[in-house]
Amino acid sequence: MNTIGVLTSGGDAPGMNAAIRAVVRMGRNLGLKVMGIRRGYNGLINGEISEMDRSSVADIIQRGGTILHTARCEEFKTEEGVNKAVNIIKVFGIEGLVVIGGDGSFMGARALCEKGLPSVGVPGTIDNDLAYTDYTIGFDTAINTVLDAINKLRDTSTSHERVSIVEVMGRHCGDLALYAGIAGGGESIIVPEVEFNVDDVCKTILEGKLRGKHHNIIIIAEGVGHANELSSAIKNITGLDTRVTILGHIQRGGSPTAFDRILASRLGARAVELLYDEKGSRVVGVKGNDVIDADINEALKMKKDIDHDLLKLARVLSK
Ligand SMILES: Nc1ncnc2c1ncn2[C@@H]1O[C@H](COP(=O)(O)OP(=O)(O)OP(=O)(O)O)[C@@H](O)[C@H]1O
Ligand SMILES: O=P(O)(O)OC[C@H]1O[C@](O)(CO)[C@@H](O)[C@@H]1O
Repeated sequence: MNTIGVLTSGGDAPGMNAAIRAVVRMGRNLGLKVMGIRRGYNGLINGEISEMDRSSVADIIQRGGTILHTARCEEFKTEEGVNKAVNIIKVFGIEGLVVIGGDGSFMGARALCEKGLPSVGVPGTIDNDLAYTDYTIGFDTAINTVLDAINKLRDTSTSHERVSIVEVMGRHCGDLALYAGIAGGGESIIVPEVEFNVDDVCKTILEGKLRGKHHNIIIIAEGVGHANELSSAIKNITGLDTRVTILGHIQRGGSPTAFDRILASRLGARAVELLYDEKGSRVVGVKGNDVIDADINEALKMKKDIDHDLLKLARVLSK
């Protein structure tokens, strides 16, 4: 293998730049030519591709977002779109591809593997919704962003003795809500994986009030939806004043934490090593403190569940 490509796809995540840097520098270290593809799979279809050298990734390890830009590309979900990309890949002499993104992006990588292009997926998404890896790049930074917001909301919740409902990202996966909830001492954590009952939430609030609590933080994942309806219901049932904060895309930005930078550096480098060793159709991840790789099909088949023990612990500790 002489030439590899790298792209970022799906939602951006802090640490994607550190991963690109690792891909480029490990690639160069192994004597490979590294091509940067801009705007995700759109760039593969449109030929937005140019060579990256060591200095093109200087001064980016600390930056959020992705210097290659990212996109959600509907055309690439079609056979025609993938075929167009395959033709462009040939024009640029790309023999292997590193895809940094979430599960959708990995499906795109799998489509390219099926067309004969060895591709390796690097998990980059704040959702932490990939079952085969303990953590995805960007998740840790996003937790810390949510935590900063919770700390501030707790101040004003206490002053006004209000219930503060905080909606965090996570379409199908409650990890961000759970981890930020544990770290922020949230009173209730509501995730898409587990059904919730408004009466239980209100009971927790009222019991806390009886024990002399002045604040109440409820963290809800966006996948559950209806944060405003929940707020109204809590107000009606408990008689307490409520406020909703939807954190939104703030969670996707910011300088990556040390954890995310190190994870991105390790996973980006391993992805290149796999391609160099002629191992395509793989994804890289972390289990415990070990970098692992897995078959892309197997990884995509695995179903992610919430950590029920952690959820139970959160309930015990918030009482
Ligand atoms: N089944 C598929 N076949 C080919 N390409 C796909 C497929 N699913 C998704 N993609 C490509 O991957 C892109 C990113 O997917 P998606 O929008 O689901 O984000 P993601 O990678 O899951 O990231 P995030 O979790 O941050 O949203 C899509 O816009 C599309 O270009
Ligand atoms: O960039 P968009 O399309 O607004 O994506 C939002 C979605 O992306 C994610 O942040 C994942 O990156 C989800 O949690 C969220 O629902």
